[in-house]
Amino acid sequence: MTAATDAPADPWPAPRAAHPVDAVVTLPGSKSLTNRALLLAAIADGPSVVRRALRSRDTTLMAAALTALGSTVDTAGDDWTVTPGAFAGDARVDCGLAGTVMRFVPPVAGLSTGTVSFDGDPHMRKRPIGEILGALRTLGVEVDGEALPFAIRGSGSVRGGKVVVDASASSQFISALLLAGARYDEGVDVRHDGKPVPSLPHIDMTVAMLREHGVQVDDADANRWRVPPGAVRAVDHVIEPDLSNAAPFLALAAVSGGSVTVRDWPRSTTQAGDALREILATMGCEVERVEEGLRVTGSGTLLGIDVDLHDVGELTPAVAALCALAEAPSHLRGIGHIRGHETDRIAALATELSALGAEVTEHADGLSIEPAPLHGGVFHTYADHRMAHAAVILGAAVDGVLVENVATTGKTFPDFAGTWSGLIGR
Ligand SMILES: O=C(O)C1=C[C@@H](OP(=O)(O)O)[C@@H](O)[C@H](O)C1
Ligand SMILES: C=C(OP(=O)(O)O)C(=O)O
Repeated sequence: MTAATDAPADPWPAPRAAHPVDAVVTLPGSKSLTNRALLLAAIADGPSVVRRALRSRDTTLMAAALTALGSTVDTAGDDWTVTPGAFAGDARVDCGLAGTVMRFVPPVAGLSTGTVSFDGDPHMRKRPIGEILGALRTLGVEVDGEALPFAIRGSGSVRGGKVVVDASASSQFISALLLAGARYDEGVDVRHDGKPVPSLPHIDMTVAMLREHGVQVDDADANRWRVPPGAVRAVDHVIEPDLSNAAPFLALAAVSGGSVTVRDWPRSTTQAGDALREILATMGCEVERVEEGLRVTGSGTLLGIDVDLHDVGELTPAVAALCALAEAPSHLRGIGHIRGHETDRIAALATELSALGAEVTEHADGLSIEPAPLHGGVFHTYADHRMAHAAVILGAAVDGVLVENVATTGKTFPDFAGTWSGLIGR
């Protein structure tokens, strides 16, 4: 296995699974759970511990942002201790390419007494944020700018109250306002007005975690969420494995005709990645809960799939790679919003899958993929961790796939390339 300190080659020859892969894997923690837990800990009424925190680019950026605001985040071990501190003084926040940092931190930065400046990677400046900045202005926060880079001029408190947002581009707009809302003088009353909100499981995750912190959330009406003002109780969290990052590993069982078990798959979860159970079963895999976790066994045949991924758009790159290897046509629908993810994922997948021989039709809000013989070549990843996941799945099944910038997987998975090679046994 590659040592964690060795940088993988670029482009990286994706290991080919010459035989069925039979493995049990332990995955790092969930990005979405870790970054919510860190943020809630930083605005809570006392210190708390985030156990089995994910250590990756997105989560260390969140820890750095909260530290810059005034919290103390001890990231030394696997369990991270967060001690809230007064949000005071000017600060700079690097969002990298982390949607959770760019969307979740500004609403709490409004509670600071300083000016908090935000910037990030070149592509981050293109990801949608205007709705949150507009909402914050409505709620009484002074904001400079309309997109990254922007600054929040905190006054030490936020009035809060009613606000209408169009969250059709990202569920994170809603989550962001809810996470901070209890700390606003009037709480928040957020209404969505627009095309359907994507990634609803992620809003459910936000609501569930807020309730664990003793925050009341009224989500009884569709497209409306109300959080009254109140304390955020300090609570320790144990972070579940990242089920979205399970996608390439479970896909490996499907493409190699082997069997892969992901350890500690939760019995119940708000993670969107749990939908992989149904998706992979529909594509012909055997999916079963076993004592160690979740086991997926490939049948040697991959069926095509017609599926709406609106709720679980982040699974698209891995699913699209499987579709390119399937024996019948597939249609992936309801995912126009993923054009605003780490890259325009619909365009990127259409380009890169086609470059390897796939028959792909790009739609405004989806992809159609027909069976076609694939060949090797360089798969560009556009600094998108999940494009790299798509590339390695293809590379497991097709000779000569080279993954450009596989290190981009570090956004949510430390040493992904080493773990992947170790599993295939190169
Ligand atoms: O709140 C979260 O943790 C996330 C919400 C989703 O974002 P979108 O609603 O923008 O798709 C998801 O795709 C992203 O990976 C993580
Ligand atoms: C969309 C994603 O990330 P982000 O949290 O940066 O929006 C993702 O991880 O697929």
